[in-house]
Amino acid sequence: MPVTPIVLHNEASVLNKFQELIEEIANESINDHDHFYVGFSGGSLGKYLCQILPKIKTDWSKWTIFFCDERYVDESDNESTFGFYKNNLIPLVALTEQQFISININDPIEKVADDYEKIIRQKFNMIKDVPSFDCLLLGVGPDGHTASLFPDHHILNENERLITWIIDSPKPPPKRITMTFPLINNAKYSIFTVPGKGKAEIIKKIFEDKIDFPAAKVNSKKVIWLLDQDSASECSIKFDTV
Ligand SMILES: O=C(O)[C@H](O)[C@@H](O)[C@H](O)[C@H](O)COP(=O)(O)O
Repeated sequence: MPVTPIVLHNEASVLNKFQELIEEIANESINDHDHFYVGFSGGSLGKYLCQILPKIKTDWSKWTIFFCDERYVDESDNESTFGFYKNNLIPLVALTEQQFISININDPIEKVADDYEKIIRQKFNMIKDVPSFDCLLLGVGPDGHTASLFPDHHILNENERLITWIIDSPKPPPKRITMTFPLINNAKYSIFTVPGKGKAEIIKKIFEDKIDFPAAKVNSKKVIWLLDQDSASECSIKFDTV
């Protein structure tokens, strides 16, 4: 079950806290091992990161950005998560395209997933053990999915592969690759950034009804949920607002 969420007043204060946490974790990682290996998700997280990353102070050259999940579409497609960050974030911060580990959709999706896992293992220099990402940035869908780990999907039980694929995503587009729980749950930090009324129902189901959605199964070494009063509004449990 997830930890106690941090509830802030509104989206602006959620994003301020998110900015603080990313700056702190990134610089802690860089000071400790001279790089910051982070996983980005798609969806509204992209909008949040474009707002806050230009404000943080860090050595961008030490960042490598992987995808917690990525849609199996060309980067020119509006649905491409890498395409979104390439067009909207790179112009705002000193990151290069090469610092993003993107996918090659000229290959079959199975090979894309295998190759992505190989690249992760190479970057971490870990052929056998499960790499530990410095930080994964996650969202939660209204159905309780995170990354491309959807409820009742067989890949939730994947315990060997670090990266797998689906061809029947309930959230379009249907074909995606995704990190699996063995990889997600070995990360040092996972941060869910979930402001807004639109997520109040799923937040209640996760934190009050304690329904074991995929997002609730994220059990990285430290899991942080950033909510605001709107997204926490359906919960009768009154969390301390900071
Ligand atoms: O590529 C994706 O679709 C995302 O990785 C996905 O897991 C997202 O994080 C959730 O669907 C929440 O998205 P919203 O915050 O936009 O609802």
